[in-house]
Parts: sequence; C-alpha cells; structure tokens
Amino acid sequence: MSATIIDGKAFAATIRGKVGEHVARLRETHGITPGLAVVLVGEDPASQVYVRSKGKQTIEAGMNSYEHKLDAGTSQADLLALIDTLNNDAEVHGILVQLPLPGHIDSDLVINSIDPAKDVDGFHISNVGLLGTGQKSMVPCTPLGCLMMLRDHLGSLSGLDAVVVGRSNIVGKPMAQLLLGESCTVTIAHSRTRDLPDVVRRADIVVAAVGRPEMVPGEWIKPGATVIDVGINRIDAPERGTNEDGSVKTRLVGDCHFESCAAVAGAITPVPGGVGPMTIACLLANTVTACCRANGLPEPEGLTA
Ligand SMILES: NC(=O)C1=CN([C@@H]2O[C@H](COP(=O)(O)OP(=O)(O)OC[C@H]3O[C@@H](n4cnc5c(N)ncnc54)[C@H](OP(=O)(O)O)[C@@H]3O)[C@@H](O)[C@H]2O)C=CC1
Ligand SMILES: Nc1nc(=O)c2c([nH]1)NC[C@@H]1CN(c3ccc(C(=O)N[C@@H](CCC(=O)O)C(=O)O)cc3)C=[N+]21
Repeated sequence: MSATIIDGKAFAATIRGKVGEHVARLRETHGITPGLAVVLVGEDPASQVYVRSKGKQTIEAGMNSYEHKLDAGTSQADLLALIDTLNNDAEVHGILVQLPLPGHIDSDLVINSIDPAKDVDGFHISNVGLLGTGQKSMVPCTPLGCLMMLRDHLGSLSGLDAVVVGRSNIVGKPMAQLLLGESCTVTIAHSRTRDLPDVVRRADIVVAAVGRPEMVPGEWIKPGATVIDVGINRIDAPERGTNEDGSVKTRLVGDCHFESCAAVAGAITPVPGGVGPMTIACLLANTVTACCRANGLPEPEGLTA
C-alpha cells in the first residue's frame, strides 16, 4: 500500500475543537449559545444512529441540541407545522431534517420550508442557487467536509481534473460546484456514463458518492490521484461470526475497493473514519456559522467554505 490515509476522524476532532472554542467565546462575550434542531421521521436504524451521534457531538461542542422524533406515519402538515415553529424559535439556529423521509412526504417541499438562514444542510433551493452562483450560502456538510480534506492534503486544487461519481442533490452536485469553485476541471459521472473506468482514470481527484459497495477498483485510479470515498455501505461479514439473534455480523465499506485503490492512489479516505465524521463536524460548524450570521457577528474562521 502506498497511499497516504487521510484521517477524517482526527480532522473532524480538530474541527469540533475549533467549533467548541467558538461556542465558548460566543457564550462568554455575547451570552449566546448556538442551537441545532434535528428532526427524524420514522425509525430507520441507520438514521437513528446518525441522529444520536449528531446530538451527542452537538452537546460536546457546548451547543444546545433539540431532537424531534416523529413516528413514521406523521402527516406532512404536522411536519411542516413543526418546521414553522423551529423557523420562529430564536434559540434554534440550525434545522436538519434527516433524509430520506417516508414516501408520503414531499421532501423538496419540506426542505424548502426551512428558513434558508437555518438550513445547515444547505439543501434549500436558495442555498443551492447561492452556491451555484458563487455567493455566500450554507454549504452541504458532506461536500464541505470532502473539500476541507482535499485542501488540507493538496493545498491548491486549481487546474486539477476532478471526477465526481454520483449526481445526487445532497452529495454529487454540490461537490461538483465546490470543486468548480476551486477551479478544478470537473466531470460528473452517473449511472448512464459511458466508459466510467476511462473517465475515472483521467482524474487527479476522485470523489465516489454512489452507494455501491467497493464499486471503484484500483485499476480505475490514476497513480497518485487523491480518492475521497463518500460511500457508506453495510455489507455482510460472515468472517466476523454471528450476532446473539443468529444474524450474520456486518461491516461498513465505501464505494471504493480500499486495498486496491490504496495501492495506486496518492491519498485516500477510509470508511469508516473518513468522510462520515467530517460530515457531522461540518454540521456543527454550519450551526455556529448560522448563529453568528443571525446575530450579526463575525463568522468563525476556517469553518466555512
Ligand atoms: N459519509 C457521509 O457523510 C455520507 C455518505 N453518503 C453515502 O454516499 C453514497 C451516495 O449517497 P447519495 O448521493 O445520497 O446517493 P443517491 O442514491 O442519491 O445517488 C447515487 C448516485 O450514484 C449514481 N450511480 C448509481 N449506480 C451507478 C453506477 N453503477 N455507476 C455510476 N454511477 C452510479 C446514481 O446515478 P443516477 O443519477 O444516474 O441514478 C446517482 O447519481 C451512499 O453510500 C450514502 O450512504 C451519503 C451522504 C452522507
Ligand atoms: N438531512 C440529512 N443530512 C445528512 O447529512 C444526512 C442525511 N440527511 N441522511 C443520511 C446521510 C448519511 N450521513 C452520514 C453522517 C455521518 C456518518 C458517519 O459518521 N459515519 C461513520 C460511521 C458510522 C457507523 O458506524 O455507522 C464513519 O464513516 O466513520 C455517515 C453518514 C449524513 N446524512
């Protein structure tokens, strides 16, 4: 293995430390405590895990965490009413509605009902438009975390060939916008892309956000390229034995085949311990940023895009 392992877990801890310092300063000098409201509809086990760790890390950073757990049958009207309440609550500076939402709820409508100034996910159409036109916005947490790691590892990204595999609104598209903003030459690949291996082989930077376990093999990677693996896939791991209930144990893998990619890449993020922890750290950072903007205070340095 030749690649440098980009330690997202450690980087995220550093960011959370900076967030914590800023939160302490806000409290001491202005008597303000940033607050993050997380809304979860339904009982998806993975979502529950994420929401729990978001709440825990929010509190560890000295902020207020408000968790709203609604049952899977909650009506769209009730969800919109909750968002309206949170929009008007001065103690709440950030609002995150955990996705995916149950099928009977229109996700776009819900996201666009969040006050854009409190949209710490950066999914509201206003924030999408601001990002796309290079204006100050709330930047989606996962792409922001990826960008921070890329900048930290490479310095300037100007002129580099970047390939983003995946075109979702929450990862692929905003990632491509951020890379374009860094003056990369950006290609967005997806399920209809022809000759994906050849497209990926051109890239100095590969961001894989597909949701297919270990789909990208080392043979697709240009030697020395930087590989950011966004994928979080839980797969069966019979080699780890079985759980108490007799079900087979599982493990997390990314969208890249780690061993073979690490053999050719210059640097790579692991799964777990790469992009995932950075996503949550950036969520906390966005909450502090939103709080500062809401109060007309200078924004924290090094925590925005
Ligand atoms: N680490 C983190 O913090 C986060 C991790 N994730 C993870 O990232 C992954 C992607 O998430 P998300 O963007 O929400 O996923 P989506 O399912 O919304 O999007 C997946 C994208 O991958 C493309 N795709 C699917 N199959 C192929 C293929 N065979 N070849 C090329 N492209 C393909 C799809 O193309 P098309 O549009 O043509 O269908 C689509 O654009 C998931 O594993 C998810 O769990 C997500 C959010 C945060
Ligand atoms: N409105 C909304 N915003 C999101 O940002 C959002 C969302 N909905 N829905 C789901 C995805 C997924 N996501 C992750 C966050 C942290 C980890 C994470 O911390 N992962 C750990 C491992 C966690 C584990 O063990 O399961 C790691 O990679 O090391 C992963 C995935 C945020 N998402």
